[in-house]
Amino acid sequence: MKILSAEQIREADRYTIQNRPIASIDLMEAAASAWVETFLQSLLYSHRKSIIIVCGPGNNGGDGLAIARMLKPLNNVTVYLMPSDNYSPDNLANQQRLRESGIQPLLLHTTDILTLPPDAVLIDALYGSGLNRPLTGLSADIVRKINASGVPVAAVDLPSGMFADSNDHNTLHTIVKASLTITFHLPKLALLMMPTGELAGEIKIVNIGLDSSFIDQQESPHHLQDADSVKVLYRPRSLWMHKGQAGRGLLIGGIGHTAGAVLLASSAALRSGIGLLYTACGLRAAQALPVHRPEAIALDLNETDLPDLVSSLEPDAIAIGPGLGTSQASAELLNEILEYPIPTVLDADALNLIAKHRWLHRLGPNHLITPHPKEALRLFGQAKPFEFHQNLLKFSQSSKTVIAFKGRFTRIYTPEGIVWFNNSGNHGMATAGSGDVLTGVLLALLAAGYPVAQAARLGVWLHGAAGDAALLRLNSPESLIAGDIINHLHQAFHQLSSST
Ligand SMILES: NC(=O)C1=CN([C@@H]2O[C@H](COP(=O)(O)OP(=O)(O)OC[C@H]3O[C@@H](n4cnc5c(N)ncnc54)[C@H](OP(=O)(O)O)[C@@H]3O)[C@@H](O)[C@H]2O)[C@H](O)CC1
Ligand SMILES: [K+]
Repeated sequence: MKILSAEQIREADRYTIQNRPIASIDLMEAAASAWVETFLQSLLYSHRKSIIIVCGPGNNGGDGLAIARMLKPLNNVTVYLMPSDNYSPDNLANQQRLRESGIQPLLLHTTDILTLPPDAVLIDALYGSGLNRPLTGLSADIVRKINASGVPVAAVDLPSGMFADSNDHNTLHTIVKASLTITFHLPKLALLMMPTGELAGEIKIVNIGLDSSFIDQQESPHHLQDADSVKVLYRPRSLWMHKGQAGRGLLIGGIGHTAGAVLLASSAALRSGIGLLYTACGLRAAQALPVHRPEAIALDLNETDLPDLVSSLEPDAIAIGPGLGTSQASAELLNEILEYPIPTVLDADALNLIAKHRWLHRLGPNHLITPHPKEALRLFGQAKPFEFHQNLLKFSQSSKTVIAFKGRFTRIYTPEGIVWFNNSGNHGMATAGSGDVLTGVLLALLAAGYPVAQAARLGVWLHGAAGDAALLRLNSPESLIAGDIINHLHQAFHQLSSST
C-alpha cells in the first residue's frame, strides 16, 4: 500500500470529487461513517461513559461534526467548535446538519469552557492533513489541556497538530496524544515514524472510496508492506529439492561469554529453511551449539582460519554480528568478511565495529545491515527524524546497500529508492534476542538465493508475523521471548504459502 504525502492526498480528494459521481460533502459523510464504524468496534468506545468531540474550522472539523451527529443516537455527546471567520463549506454544512439533529456546538473561545471528565472519550477533530503551521495560541492551549487531562483520545485522520509528512520543524508538545487514530484511506508517514507515531496510539486505516487509479499513478518512495505485498516474493520449495539446493550459510559470532545470540540466530536460520548451517563461534558457543541445536555444524573460531573456511565451504550467504563483541580479533574477522562479494547480513556488533572503524564506505550491493535506532545513530550520526530517514534513503541508493532499520514499523531501504514500512510484529518482540532471530531468518533467505532486498522484505515480515503468531498464542506481550518467535516461524511461512 502506497504512503502518499498530504499534498498528494489532497489531490486524490480533488480528483475523486471531480471524476467520480460523489460530491465533496458526500465524501465527508462517507469518511465520517467509515470512521464511526471502526470506532464503535474499538476497546476505547466500549469503555466510554460520554463522548466529547472537539472540532476545528476545516474539513477535519467537518468530519468531527458529522461523526457527532452519527454518534448522538447512541451516546451522550458534547461538541466543541473552534471559532473561525473561515469555516470550510463542508464544515458549515455539517454545523447546520448538527444543529438540525438537536446538538448545539459550544464555541471554544477559551480553554476554560472545555470540560474533560475522566470517564469520557474525546474525539479529536481539530486539525488533520490541512495543518499548515505548528499550533500556537488557543489551539496549542487546547491540545495541552487535552493531553494533561488523561482522557483517552480517538483522533480523526491524524492527531491534531501533527503534520502528515515531516515534523522535524514541529513541536511535539503541541500535538494531541491519542490512544487510537483512525486515518482515512492511506497511512501517513508521520504515523509510522518515531517520535510522532507514538503519539498516534493504535492505527486503523479506513477506506473512504478515493479513486484508486489516481492513487496508483502517484509516485511515492514510501510503501506499507503487509502479507499480500510479500506473498508475491515468496518462492515455494521444489518437491525435488535436496539440502545442497536449499542454501549453505555461514554464521559468525558468539565470541566470549555471549553464546546465546548465536544459538538463537542458528535456530532461526534452521527454522527458516537453510540447507546447511555452519556456525563459526567461540569455544563456549561451539560447545553449547551441538547440545542446543545439533542440526547446525559448530566450528570453533580459535581453531579455524576464516579465509580457508570460506574457500572450502563456499557459503551462499554469510551473517556476522550476534555476540561478536568489538575486540580487535572480532574487527579482523569483520575486516575479512567485508572483502567477500557474498550476500552478507551485518548485525549487532558488526555494525558497532563498522561505526568504530569508519567502514561504512566499504558496504555495497551484497550487504544487508539491520541496525536498531542506537546502532543506526552510531553509523549515520545524529539528525532530526525525517532528515535521518532521508539520510538512510540516500545512503542505500548511493552505496546500493539494503538497510532494515528496526522498530515498530521496521523500514527496509532498498537501493532503487523505495522504503517499505513493515506492518507485521508487535510490542512483545521488544525483547533480548529478537534481533538475533531476525539475523538467522535473513541468513536463510539469502542462502536460499533471494536477492538482498527481497530477502530483507520477506525476512522482516516473517519475523514480525512469527511474533504475531506467538503473541496470539501467549496472550501476553511481556511473556513473549525470542525463542517464541523461532517456535512460530512455521506459522509465518504457512501464511505465505497458504494462498500461493
Ligand atoms: N481525502 C481525504 O482523505 C479526505 C479528508 N477529509 C478530511 O479533511 C481533512 C483535511 O481538511 P482541510 O480542510 O484541508 O484541513 P484541516 O481541517 O486539517 O485544517 C485546515 C483548517 O485549519 C486551519 N489551520 C491550519 N493550520 C493551522 C494552525 N496551525 N493553527 C490554526 N489553524 C490552522 C486552516 O486555516 P488557515 O486559513 O488559518 O490556515 C483551515 O481552516 C482531512 O484530515 C480529513 O479529516 C474529508 O472529510 C474527506 C476526504
Ligand atoms: K485530528
